[in-house]
Amino acid sequence: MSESTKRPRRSSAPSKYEDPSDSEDIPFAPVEQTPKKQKPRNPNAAKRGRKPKPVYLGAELKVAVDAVLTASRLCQSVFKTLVQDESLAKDDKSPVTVADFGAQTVVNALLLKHFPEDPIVGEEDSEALKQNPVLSERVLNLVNGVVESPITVEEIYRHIDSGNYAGGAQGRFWTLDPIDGTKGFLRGEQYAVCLALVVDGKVELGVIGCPNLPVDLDNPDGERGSLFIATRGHGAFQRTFIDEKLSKIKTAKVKTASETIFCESVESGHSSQTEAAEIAQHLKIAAGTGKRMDSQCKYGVVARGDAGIYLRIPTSDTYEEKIWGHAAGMLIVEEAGGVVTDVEGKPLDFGVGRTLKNNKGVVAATARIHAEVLEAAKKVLRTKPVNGDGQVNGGATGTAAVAKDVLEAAAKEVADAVAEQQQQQQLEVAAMMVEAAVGSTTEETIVDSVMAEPFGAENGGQN
Ligand SMILES: Nc1ncnc2c1ncn2[C@@H]1O[C@H](COP(=O)(O)O)[C@@H](OP(=O)(O)O)[C@H]1O
Ligand SMILES: [Mg+2]
Repeated sequence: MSESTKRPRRSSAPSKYEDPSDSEDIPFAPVEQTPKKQKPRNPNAAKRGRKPKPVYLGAELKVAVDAVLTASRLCQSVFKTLVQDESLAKDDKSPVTVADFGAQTVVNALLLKHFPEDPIVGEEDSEALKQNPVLSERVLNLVNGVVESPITVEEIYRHIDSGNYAGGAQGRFWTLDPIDGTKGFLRGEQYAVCLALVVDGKVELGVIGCPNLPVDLDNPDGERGSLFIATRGHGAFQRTFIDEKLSKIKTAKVKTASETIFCESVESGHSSQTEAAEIAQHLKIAAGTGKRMDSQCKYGVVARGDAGIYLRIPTSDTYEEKIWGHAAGMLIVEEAGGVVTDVEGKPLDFGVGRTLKNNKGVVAATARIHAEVLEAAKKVLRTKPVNGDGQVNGGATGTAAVAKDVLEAAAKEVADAVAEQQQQQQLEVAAMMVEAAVGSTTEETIVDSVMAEPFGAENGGQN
């Protein structure tokens, strides 16, 4: 890529693994830009045998892209055959599926192979999986379907648990969300495989694979599978899952927030939709134009200008965002010309451990309108001071707003649980009927046959 002089150069901590010969085959250059006038090349330069400049973090980039694409494809294949009971509930009640475990295994295995000294801060651990031999076997088959040489179930646990690094401000480490937006994945909607490299507390490289995100949002029925890539100081790019050609991306060209739309979480328990609507109203953004979308796909759509703003408004004073949920996305938006802070205007701090404990929520926007958006967010949230019960925004309107979000989230959880229970009852009845008719059968056989088709396909489904 062109070595722009305006952008900051590489971080002070150089890559130990940078290998120009390795990285030369990465076509990391904007290929769809309008060609700029260039000085005629000195024909003698090639004769003098000048080597092309090495791509910044070229070796890391190559491995990261490969890892994210492999994991994304594994998730796609799981979705097509996911059967009931292939997800578990974590301690915080959030779901984790065989695809989360499989994706973390393949990414960590690739990172350990190429960069054995780099620690990893990954979302999942193997504790719950170890208690479930059936799911372990499924993850084993999935992983062995995509890796070069077969591995054992013990190695799977070891690879998953290599993501247990504590993070911090010194040295370099990777951070991985094997599936960001697991709820979106289960619904057949948006989710993302997100990988970033952090050096001395700063994000230097980010790659996000969004298997269900249309390459062009204006053509929602067109090709799906968008990959976003950025390295610090070298711009942000998009490519498809199939075509390696990179297109440089830029945030929306808008002068005021009223000219654009915002995006937010589908889950009202993850971000206050009520307060985001109030902020949008302050900004004179047309009501009802907000895009709800799971995962760091939101950073991708802001980076490529489909939306001008991403709002993540805390619903609780105690929740700490995870570094793997924002590192790659933040860099991609910044490199595309955006600004990312928390709701108080502080930069996101990736050097304090596994969580963003110094930050609250996220405000990401095109650079030109970020200050305006932040001002509106502060105005709305200032009227809702923090109270002592762990909930933010406990002012007169704030209590009602947050209570509404929390109630909505709780109602959704109950509806999901009821649907799951109904399905289980139907399966039991079906099993009894089949047993009566043909002698004997097992519930699993019914589950397998019922769930062989991708559920959620009516929602847009998977490629
Ligand atoms: N109370 C809460 N507030 C904010 N984020 C939350 C949350 N509970 C869970 N999350 C995070 O929200 C992520 C999904 O974000 P989004 O709503 O934008 O799709 C989850 O990632 P996982 O799906 O990796 O668990 C999880 O990390
Ligand atoms: Mg996740």
